Amino acid sequence: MTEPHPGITPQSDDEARPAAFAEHPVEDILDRLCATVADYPAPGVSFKDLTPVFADAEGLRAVVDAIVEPFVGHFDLIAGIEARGFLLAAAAAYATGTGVLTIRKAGKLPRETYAEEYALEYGAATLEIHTTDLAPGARVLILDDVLATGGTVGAAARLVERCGAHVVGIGVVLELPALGGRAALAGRPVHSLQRVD
Ligand SMILES: O=P(O)(O)OC[C@H]1O[C@H](OP(=O)(O)OP(=O)(O)O)[C@H](O)[C@@H]1O
Ligand SMILES: Nc1ncnc2[nH]cnc12
Repeated sequence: MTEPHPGITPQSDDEARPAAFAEHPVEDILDRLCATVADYPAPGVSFKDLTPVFADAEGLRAVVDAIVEPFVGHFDLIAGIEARGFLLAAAAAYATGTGVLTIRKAGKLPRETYAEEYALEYGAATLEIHTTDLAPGARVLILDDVLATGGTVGAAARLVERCGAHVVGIGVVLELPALGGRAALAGRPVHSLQRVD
C-alpha cells in the first residue's frame, strides 16, 4: 500500500471511523478475484477486470474501506468516474456519510458542463462535470478502479478544479506502474491498494 500524501493524516482512532470500517486482507482478495484479460479491448492490452471483486461481498467491502482510509476526515464529497468509479464512489460515500459527485463520459450529463479531453492506454475520450454540482472550496476525493496512464483521473482532477474545488486525493484499487500514471498526476496524492504489472 502506498504512503498517504504528507498533507493527509491517516486515521488511527477506530472511533473516528464510520461503522462500516473493518480490517480485510485486501491484497489477498485482489489476487484471488481480479481477472486479467489478454488483448482486451485492443491487441497488446492486458486488461484488469475488477468486476468479480465488486460482485463479492467481502471484496467490495474490503476495497471500499481500504481506498478511503488515508483520507477519512479530509473530504466533503467523493467523485466517481464513469463507469467503474461510480461503484466505488457511491459505496464509499455511503460508508463515510458524504455525497457522491458524478463525472461522466461526454454527452451524458443534462445541464451545463465543463469538459476535459484525455488520452488513455487504448484511445482518447472526454469527461464532463456539471458546472454547478460542486461548491467552490469543497474538498473532493476522486475514486476510480484502475490507474494506468493517469489520463482519466487527471482529467477528472482538472474538472474538479475548474469548479473551484480542491482535489484532496485520488484513490484507485489497482495501479499499473508501467504506464506512468502516478508521475503524470504531477504530485497529486494517490493511494492505490495494489500495484500490478
Ligand atoms: O489511467 P488511464 O490510462 O486513464 O486508464 C484508467 C481508466 O481506464 C478504464 O476506464 P475506461 O476508459 O476503459 O472506461 P469504462 O470505465 O467506461 O470502461 C478504467 O476504469 C479507468 O477509468
Ligand atoms: N490495462 C487496463 N486494465 C483495466 N483498465 C485499464 N484502463 C487503462 N488500461 C487498463
